[in-house]
Amino acid sequence: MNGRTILVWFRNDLRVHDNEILLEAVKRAENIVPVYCFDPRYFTETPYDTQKTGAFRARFLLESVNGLRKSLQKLGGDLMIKIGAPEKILPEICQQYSISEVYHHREVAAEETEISANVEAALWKLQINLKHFIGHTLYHKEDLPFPIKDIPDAFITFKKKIERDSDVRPGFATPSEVKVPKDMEQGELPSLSDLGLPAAPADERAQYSFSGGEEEGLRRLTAFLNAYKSFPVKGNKNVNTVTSMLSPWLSMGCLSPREVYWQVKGFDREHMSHDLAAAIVLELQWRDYFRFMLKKHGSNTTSHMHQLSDSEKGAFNLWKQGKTGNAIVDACITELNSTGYINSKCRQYVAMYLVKEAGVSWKAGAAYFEEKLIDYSPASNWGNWTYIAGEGVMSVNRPIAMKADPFVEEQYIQKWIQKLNELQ
Ligand SMILES: Cc1cc2nc3c(=O)[nH]c(=O)nc-3n(C[C@H](O)[C@H](O)[C@H](O)COP(=O)(O)OP(=O)(O)OC[C@H]3O[C@@H](n4cnc5c(N)ncnc54)[C@H](O)[C@@H]3O)c2cc1C
Repeated sequence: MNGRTILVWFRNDLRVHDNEILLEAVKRAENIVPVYCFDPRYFTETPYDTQKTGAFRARFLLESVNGLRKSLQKLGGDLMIKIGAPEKILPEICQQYSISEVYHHREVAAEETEISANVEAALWKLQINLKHFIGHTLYHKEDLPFPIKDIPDAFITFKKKIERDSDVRPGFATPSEVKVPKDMEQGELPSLSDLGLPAAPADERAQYSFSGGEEEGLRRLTAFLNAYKSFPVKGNKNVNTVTSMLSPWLSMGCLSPREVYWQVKGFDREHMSHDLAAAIVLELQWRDYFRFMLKKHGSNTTSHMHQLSDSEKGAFNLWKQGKTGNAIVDACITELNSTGYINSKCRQYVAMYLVKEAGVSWKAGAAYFEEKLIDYSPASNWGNWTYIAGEGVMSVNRPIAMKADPFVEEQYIQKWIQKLNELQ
């Protein structure tokens, strides 16, 4: 063998399936050093007095990193876990293990790209190359029928063109073996309190209990597909309300969008239908679209701080506590605060209320979602918020699914706030 050691820097790609950086490193090096860094900058406060990462997402992240470690251990390897800034830590590891190259997946949002630029500069001083791969989207950037700068701003045009002229690539194989240096330091998984966060207990009212990690994500995908075996989707108008609840695993990269795509396509082939795949693929295309739009237009619209006025601060505080007096908004926020998750319709309700009724900048709402949502991802969060606010280059004609069934809504309100109010 060539005696090379490659460092694989995991970020939001916490899986061994369909992971090009891992497979390529295993092919090209004798040993690899897989590393995950808990970067303290992600555990600080934002200018909107919110946390960058709240306890629910942090718990999901800890489970996902632990899951990755287990997946690598099953292949004979391991994961090195560190706490600190990657631009400081990665060069140290490179020197310690005589690393020849570092592989990572390119990110798109400002903070993430700034960190990788810093890592690249620090490695450059050691004459070590940071090799960039593309691996977060369903459609590979290079397969798009247009350069990023010419991507249509209207989603429908984007969708039509990619469906006509691009294909989704097959996923990458999982390596059969992962070899790490014999003396590789493991590092301990931190606890929530090490990250300065309180416990994140499960709420018995939650519609689903999310646990992080690749195995859990794949299990959820299988369970979702199995549920549709006994619920024929062909011609069923309820297919419009299909919701896989896969977003937390997709956001942290425990699941690859291609894996979801090929499994859903396979399901539809087997069950002679195309409806389930159409419903899920549409949403995965929205996910891609928001990411490509962020790449095209940069973070300018999203990154400028908005100074909240006193009245905005007051309204924002009531909204965050679920005390606006609007029952459905308060119920949704209570669910969000208690579980770290609300469905798409609830997100639309609370976002519309904050921006249109309470007159608060969408940026404060987006910052709160960043703290609370276990599936937070910058492009999807900011893309959806700017759409709702009707602001910025990413405002698009997405039909909002706001129609509610009054009975279902009443039950939901009962579940999340009525009982609480009665108790109080
Ligand atoms: C204000 C606001 C903020 C949001 N912030 C986020 C966020 O930070 N992270 C996030 O993943 N989603 C975000 N969404 C989008 C959406 O609400 C969630 O992706 C969705 O609720 C996930 O449910 P699901 O997994 O059942 O989706 P499904 O309907 O089963 O769709 C499959 C996958 O497609 C993606 N997807 C679905 N809807 C959207 C959408 N509107 N935009 C982008 N991707 C989508 C998700 O990865 C999802 O898991 C936000 C929506 C709103 C209105």
